[in-house]
Amino acid sequence: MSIDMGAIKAVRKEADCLFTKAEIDAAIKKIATEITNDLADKNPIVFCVMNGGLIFAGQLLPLLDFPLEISYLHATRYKKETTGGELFWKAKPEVSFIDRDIIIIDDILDEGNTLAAIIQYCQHAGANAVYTTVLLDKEHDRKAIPGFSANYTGLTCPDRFVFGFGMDYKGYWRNAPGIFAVKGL
Ligand SMILES: O=P(O)(O)OC[C@H]1O[C@H](OP(=O)(O)OP(=O)(O)O)[C@H](O)[C@@H]1O
Ligand SMILES: Nc1nc2[nH]cnc2c(=O)[nH]1
Repeated sequence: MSIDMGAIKAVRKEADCLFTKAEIDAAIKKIATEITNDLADKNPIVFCVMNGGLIFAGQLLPLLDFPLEISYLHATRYKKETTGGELFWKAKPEVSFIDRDIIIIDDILDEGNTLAAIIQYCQHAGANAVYTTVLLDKEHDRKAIPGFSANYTGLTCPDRFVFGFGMDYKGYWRNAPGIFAVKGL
């Protein structure tokens, strides 16, 4: 399938900026302070949820100046679409969870199916405790579990399809230096 790069560029040009890089940086600093206050003595394993969590994790982790281990997992529900489907594990974690405290880093909590499934996976694998942090929580009443939220949330956004700072539009614009909403979505 050929990609219409003109359309991809137009999406970036026409998008509404919801959060600037400065606003995102401030939100990440706040999360880092909260996590440090709460979890610095827990010797956690910190998992980046690929691909979306990559940029947030890359900015958050150097602000967590305490002993921790880093790993990743890859679960996807959206592939290159703008609506979610079945959760598909592209890479399950290979480290032992037994009696460990786990921190999951992801970019966005939308309906919450992805994060809920990851938490359940960690608990079944023997984790002592599972903590979650997301850069963005989308406001709507379609959460998989009513009232579900991450332990540490950076920003909340309206019910629109967003990209940038790790989040993609059809596989593109994860690198966009802010959080943007697609025009009309
Ligand atoms: O709360 P939910 O409705 O479950 O959606 C949130 C998930 O959707 C995105 O992942 P996606 O499946 O697009 O994979 P990606 O990280 O590779 O973009 C995002 O990174 C979250 O993991
Ligand atoms: N890129 C992106 N991924 C998502 N996954 C769930 N919601 C979204 C969204 O609004 N944007």
